[in-house]
Amino acid sequence: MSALAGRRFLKMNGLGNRIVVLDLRGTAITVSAQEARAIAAHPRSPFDQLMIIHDPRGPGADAFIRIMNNDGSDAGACGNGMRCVAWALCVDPPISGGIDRDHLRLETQAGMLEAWMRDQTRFTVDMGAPRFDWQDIPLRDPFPDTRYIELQAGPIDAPVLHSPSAVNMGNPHAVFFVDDLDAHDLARFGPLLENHPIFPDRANISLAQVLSPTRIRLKVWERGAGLTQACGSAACAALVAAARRKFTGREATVSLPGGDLDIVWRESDSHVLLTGPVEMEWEDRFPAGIFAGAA
Ligand SMILES: N[C@@H](CCC[C@H](N)C(=O)O)C(=O)O
Repeated sequence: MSALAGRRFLKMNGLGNRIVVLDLRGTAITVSAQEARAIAAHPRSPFDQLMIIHDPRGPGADAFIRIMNNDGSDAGACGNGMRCVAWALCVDPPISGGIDRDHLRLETQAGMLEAWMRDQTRFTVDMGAPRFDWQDIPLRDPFPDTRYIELQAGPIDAPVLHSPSAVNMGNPHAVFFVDDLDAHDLARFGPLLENHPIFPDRANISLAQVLSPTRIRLKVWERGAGLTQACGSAACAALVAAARRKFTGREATVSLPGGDLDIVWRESDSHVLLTGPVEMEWEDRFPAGIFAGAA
């Protein structure tokens, strides 16, 4: 039987980005890709990302957070999920242990992130500094200026959809700037671009429409999860890419189908700060039956 059977989890969302939070501190349990897919497929625990709280690995951290997509793959960053984890560690009594705090240091596969509670429904996450070198995104080919990359993808390589910016925000992103977000079928070409050979680690694919120097509309095809209502790291990548192309300044509201995120690309240390809501939906325990056949 899976060690996850009977374990408590929280079903939450960050702007409609479906998040399951699982606390595995004090255990040696490792969630397999098959178990993650089984959890995601069950109607009691549907998620875009599974955020797993583990014991910290280094000094000064409150916890190590493993991020899994619903296809079972791991990710280095998840802005919406980190706000949900921060809520759980600050507000949910079984997870917070009744400790009163409003600031956290959270390790991830991509490095240490900090998170702050604004009020009990709104959190800020310091997503760290974006990276732009083609090797860091990573890209297959050497592009000297990743504000503009070229990729060929057959019929989708239309004149209106070309030269995306590439950004690593702890995870790989390609941002296409378009005049009309609704004129493009992201569900059709998202999977092709996510798996394009130019992205050796695959990529999150965004369409961005700049409405003003302080407002961007965004739709995201997420690596490992498909079309979602919102993607926090993509909102950060879009603001950074827009600012690099001089479409916006270093602060903007990014409007996604699930709602708005406030993004600031701080001048002093180049860190990107993301602020937005969290919503607790329900708590439950994993039924043993869902793991039948999953190792
Ligand atoms: N929804 C997330 C991003 C989750 C990870 C992403 N799909 C990846 O594989 O890089 C967010 O809010 O940032």
